[in-house]
Amino acid sequence: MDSLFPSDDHFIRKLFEKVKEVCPNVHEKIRAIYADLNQNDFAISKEDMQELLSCTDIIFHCAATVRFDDPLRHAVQLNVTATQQLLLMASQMPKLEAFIHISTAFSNCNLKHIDEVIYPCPVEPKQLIDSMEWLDDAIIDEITPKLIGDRPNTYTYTKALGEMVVHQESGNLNIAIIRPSIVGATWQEPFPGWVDNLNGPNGLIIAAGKGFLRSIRAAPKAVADVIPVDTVVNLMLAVGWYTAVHRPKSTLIYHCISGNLNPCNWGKMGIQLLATFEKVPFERAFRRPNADFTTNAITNQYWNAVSHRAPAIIYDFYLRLTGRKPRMTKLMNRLLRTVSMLEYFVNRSWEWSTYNTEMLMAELSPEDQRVFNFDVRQLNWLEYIENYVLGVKKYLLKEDMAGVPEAKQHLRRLRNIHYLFNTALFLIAWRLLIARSQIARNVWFFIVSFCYKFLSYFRASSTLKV
Ligand SMILES: CCCCCCCCCCCCCCCC(=O)SCCNC(=O)CCNC(=O)[C@H](O)C(C)(C)COP(=O)(O)OP(=O)(O)OC[C@H]1O[C@@H](n2cnc3c(N)ncnc32)[C@H](O)[C@@H]1OP(=O)(O)O
Ligand SMILES: NC(=O)C1=CN([C@@H]2O[C@H](COP(=O)(O)OP(=O)(O)OC[C@H]3O[C@@H](n4cnc5c(N)ncnc54)[C@H](OP(=O)(O)O)[C@@H]3O)[C@@H](O)[C@H]2O)C=CC1
Repeated sequence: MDSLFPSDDHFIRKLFEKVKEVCPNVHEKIRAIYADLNQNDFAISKEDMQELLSCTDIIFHCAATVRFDDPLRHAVQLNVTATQQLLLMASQMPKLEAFIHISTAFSNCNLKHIDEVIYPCPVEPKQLIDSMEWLDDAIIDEITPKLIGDRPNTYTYTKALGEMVVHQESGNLNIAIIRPSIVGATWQEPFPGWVDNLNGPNGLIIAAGKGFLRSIRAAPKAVADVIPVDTVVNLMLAVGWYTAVHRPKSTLIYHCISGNLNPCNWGKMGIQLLATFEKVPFERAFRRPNADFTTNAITNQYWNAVSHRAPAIIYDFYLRLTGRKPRMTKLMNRLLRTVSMLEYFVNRSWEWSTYNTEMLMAELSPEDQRVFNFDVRQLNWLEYIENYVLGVKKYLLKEDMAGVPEAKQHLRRLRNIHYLFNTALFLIAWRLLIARSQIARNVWFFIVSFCYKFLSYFRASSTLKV
């Protein structure tokens, strides 16, 4: 129980301050129990299971693997088989009022327009679950690309199968599915900018702010469908209420997205990120932050070589020279691998319909609309992105605002090194060119004599005036 509100972490304490203010005995209302989705009956103890079965009145099923590169067997186990088992458990809960399943807006990312419906899967989830029992890992790895088809990874594929399982095995349960898009830092609750993992944009914001990631293959005009995590939580609570109280006849699906109500694109996001990095830089940046977007694969390869790999190699060379262990090339390769996995999502736009989400908003009283606010039309992106960066700095990097002047000074030093390096590089290249090419020599002679004549004329005319 205490582990839910640990007192040793200052930031976690701050996160729960508001709820403790409103409800001082909140810790008495929450009990954490151990569960592992990889195990039979989730390895829940007998006593806990009994209590769960007899007392549960609402389930929010969020647990999942969100890794894009998970082997299919593991992703199926966590996102499909475990969902099936949880539904079975839920069917034995006499008091259960609602089962809220958290999926992702990208479960059907192979489509451009996505409605609030469950789309058929190319494979029957039950057949896939069965085949995982007897297929060995090597064969599963081999058939994975064929199975996932035009989806980019095992995550989106297994989340789609998870939805199908929910649809097929809902029985008499009162079910709803929520599909959030890219979950970002908090917008308002309990305070702006809270963030606690490296998923989605978070890791890339660190990489960009620290100057490791300076360009990305992304369409600047593509919609950056980021949705604040508190909006998702508010919608979950409202859906829980509506599903339990109104008991809709069919399973309702709610898209929790920002794009069709208040769109922001990656270009605008990049500009605002850079503006905030300028104001509140991250400490000890590797290079000055930059955010170039290109949609061209060859240009991207070029920038990866020039802007990412070359500086890493040079830095490693410097580390070697100073007797330290080189590490930047390895780090850069991992970062570029991560970026390549996220690229699919920053080069496309999707349209999600939001009839059910809008219907639910209209069903809430004005007071509930305020308390459980999930209306992203009120979101000011510039303010949100600024708070997001501040949150990443504070809660993920654990950097203090007192370090900002030093961080700015460091960026100025990096800028001077950058200018010095580029000038030296230009002079060396030019010197080599002059040594090898008559045309270059003629151009050089022309420039030098032109400058000389210009200076002589300038000096002569200023002497005349005196
Ligand atoms: C110019 C800039 C503009 C900004 C522009 C933003 C665009 C942003 C688009 C997002 C679009 C998502 C859209 C999906 C929306 C869903 O539906 S939700 C699901 C979200 N899921 C995720 O985001 C999970 C993605 N992550 C992964 O799958 C795995 O972490 C990876 C990427 C395969 C890396 O795996 P790995 O190499 O085995 O290791 P892992 O332990 O996970 O992490 C390795 C290193 O990468 C770092 N790392 C992990 N994740 C990230 C990350 N996202 N970024 C950077 N570093 C990361 C770790 O810190 C670690 O560093 P080291 O400690 O080694 O130094
Ligand atoms: N992040 C995003 O952008 C989006 C996320 N989603 C969905 O939201 C949900 C939460 O994702 P998010 O918070 O981002 O990801 P996290 O990885 O932070 O959360 C996943 C949760 O699943 C639990 N979990 C993972 N493996 C097991 C296991 N074997 N047994 C028991 N519990 C397990 C984790 O528990 P523990 O903390 O103990 O490891 C954690 O609470 C997921 O269903 C995801 O698909 C949907 C759209 C976008």
